[in-house]
Amino acid sequence: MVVEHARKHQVDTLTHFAAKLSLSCKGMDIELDNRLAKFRSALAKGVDFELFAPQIGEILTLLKNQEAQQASHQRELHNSVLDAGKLLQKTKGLPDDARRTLRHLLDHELNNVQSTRDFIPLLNRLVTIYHQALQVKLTIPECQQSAMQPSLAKELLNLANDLVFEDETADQVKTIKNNISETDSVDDLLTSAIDIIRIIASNISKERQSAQSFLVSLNQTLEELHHSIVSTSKHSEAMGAEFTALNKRIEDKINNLTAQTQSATSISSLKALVDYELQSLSEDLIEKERLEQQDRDMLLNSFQAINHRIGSLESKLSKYKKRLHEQRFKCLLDGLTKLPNRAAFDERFHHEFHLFAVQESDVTLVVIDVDHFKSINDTYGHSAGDKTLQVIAKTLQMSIRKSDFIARYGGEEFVLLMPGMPLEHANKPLEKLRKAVKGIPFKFKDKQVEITVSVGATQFKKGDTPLGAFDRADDALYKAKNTGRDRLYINK
Ligand SMILES: Nc1nc2c(ncn2[C@@H]2O[C@H](COP(=O)(O)OP(=O)(O)OP(=O)(O)O)[C@@H](O)[C@H]2O)c(=O)[nH]1
Repeated sequence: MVVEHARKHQVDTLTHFAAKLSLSCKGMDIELDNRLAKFRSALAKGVDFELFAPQIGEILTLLKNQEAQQASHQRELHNSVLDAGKLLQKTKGLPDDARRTLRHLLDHELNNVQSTRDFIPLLNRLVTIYHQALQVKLTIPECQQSAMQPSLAKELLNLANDLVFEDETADQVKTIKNNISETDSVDDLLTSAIDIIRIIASNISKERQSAQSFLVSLNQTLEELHHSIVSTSKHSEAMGAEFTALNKRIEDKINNLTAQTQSATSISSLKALVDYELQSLSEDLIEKERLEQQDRDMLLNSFQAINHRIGSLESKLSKYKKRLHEQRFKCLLDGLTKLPNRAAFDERFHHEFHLFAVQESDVTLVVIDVDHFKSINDTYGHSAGDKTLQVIAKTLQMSIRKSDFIARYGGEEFVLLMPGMPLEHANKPLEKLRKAVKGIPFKFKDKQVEITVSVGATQFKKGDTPLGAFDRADDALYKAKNTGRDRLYINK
């Protein structure tokens, strides 16, 4: 009984073990899976060994085949890892470290692989190296792109800000500006640039058409004037001939009357003669009067027509002049903030510089830049960013003296010229200006937001070039930014 008991225990343990072992082959082959499942259920039921002995034979054959298949799979896997590695070795720009690891992996570690499982860490490293290679491949063109993107976007935005159009064109420019600030792809920037060029080109052509139409009407008026003068002078010539003939006729009649009167023999015949001749003379005089009136009317009409034409031409001309003036004015005005723009600043800057060269008076030059402006755009959107710039511009404008000149230099940067302001006195008004911006109660999405500016100042110095002076102010701004922002830095 004891032996029987021990044997049963061994059989049970082995049965359990066999069942568990059979599970480790699961998933290799469907046929094998089915057979092993039957085998396990027979074991569980305690079926007689004789009954499932043939099953074991078949399973063994299947397992043998499986072994051969596994070996061939492993060879295939080995070869494909080797091929993939070799291909990766050829990738240009692969980091040195990765290349070294890859060589070691292919030359040594791959040969030590004994089972499919051993491939897993190997494949893992291969994938990491592949990823590094891919990064390098992608970042070569893209790193140039991403490095270029912000400055390109800034340039384009500045350009778009300088475009001042009306109505639907203004809306188009607004959409383009939104696109520029919302994208981080160079392709999108290129599309926006092309859109801007298209808008400028179409406006140039519109402007040309309007100039052409003005020239056409000027030409027409001149032609009409010429025509009118020619026809008036022709008419006057014709009239002159008629007048001469009429005068001659009147003179002849008076001479005839004189002669006839002298040769008259009786009062009654004289009376009849005088009556007849006076009648005829009075008809001629009426005719003369009519001709003169006709002449006057003709001249009057002609002058009225010319006057009218010149009047309409004059009004067209003054409209055109106004538009040209506005265009020039607009060209010097920043569309968003309505402050003078960079072109206006350049003009004024050079003028002040010229005055300084002559008079050597004190001129303080200031550069003001909004702090972390990008994050305002990123957090609250481009429209909120635009509105912020408008409010800041207004505050800056209100914080300066009448004699100062402030302009939007581009993006979130403003420049201020303070003629007659020595640098040693500039501290107070500039601090006031900085605090005025800081004190603006901005509110975005119901959140109170404080926005600050960094300010760099310098003054014109003897021997300066305009660029030198500007660089000094820019350096001061750089220092204000690098020492914590929200501050004024004065560069003497
Ligand atoms: N909304 C709006 N954003 C603009 C305009 N012009 C330039 N910008 C944005 O202003 C941001 C300026 O960012 P950065 O030059 O990186 O400077 P910043 O974020 O202000 O940071 P610091 O100057 O270093 O404090 C960019 O995101 C531009 O896209 C504009 O007209 N409207």
